Amino acid sequence: MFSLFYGLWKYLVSKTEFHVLILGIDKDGKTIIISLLFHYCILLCNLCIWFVTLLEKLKTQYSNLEGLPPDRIVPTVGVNIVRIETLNTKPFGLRSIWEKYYEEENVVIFVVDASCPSRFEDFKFVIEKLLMHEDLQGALLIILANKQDLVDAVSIEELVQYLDLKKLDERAYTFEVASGYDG
Ligand SMILES: Nc1nc2c(ncn2[C@@H]2O[C@H](COP(=O)(O)OP(=O)(O)OP(=O)(O)O)[C@@H](O)[C@H]2O)c(=O)[nH]1
Ligand SMILES: [Mg+2]
Repeated sequence: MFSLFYGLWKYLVSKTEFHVLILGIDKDGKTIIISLLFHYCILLCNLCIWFVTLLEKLKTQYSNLEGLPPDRIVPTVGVNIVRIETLNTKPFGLRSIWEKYYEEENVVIFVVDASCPSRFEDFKFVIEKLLMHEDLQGALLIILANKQDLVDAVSIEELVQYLDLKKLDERAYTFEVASGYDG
């Protein structure tokens, strides 16, 4: 009987944390993608959370009361909590601080500005280094070819050719297209 209640209690208080790290070189559209993901996560998480979030937003927008920030809206039981952390790493040299965040990641989303082939070499250099990192061996990798709304944006097939990432063969990965502008 004790183990039954203990199991139930554990189920009720358990949290599922899912770590997603979003990386890229500068001006790829990471911040816009994060805000989109945040929007969708909140919507998908749970209708109740969505409703509370909306109320908090309305509270902030239409009254003098400050609404709870979305990461402070805690569900009672059985839902995942979305916590978005952003890290601004402008100069090239600061990319080494990414490593601090590698350990816990389940998914790494690497955002690339698909409209700017002149920067693909830079991107390739960074992603190859990333792929070799031992802490990321188990993580699912998503390469997000962003800015598809621009006429210069290359397709996934072209990006794959440009990058020629041999190391990807042994990895769980997917290429996806995106546009931070049209969502
Ligand atoms: N056309 C277009 N522009 C985009 C898209 N995503 C981002 N941008 C623009 O690209 C610029 C950089 O976007 P951010 O989201 O700030 O990029 P970032 O990767 O966070 O940039 P840093 O923080 O400087 O590394 C901004 O001017 C955005 O408006 C997109 O999908 N399409
Ligand atoms: Mg940014």
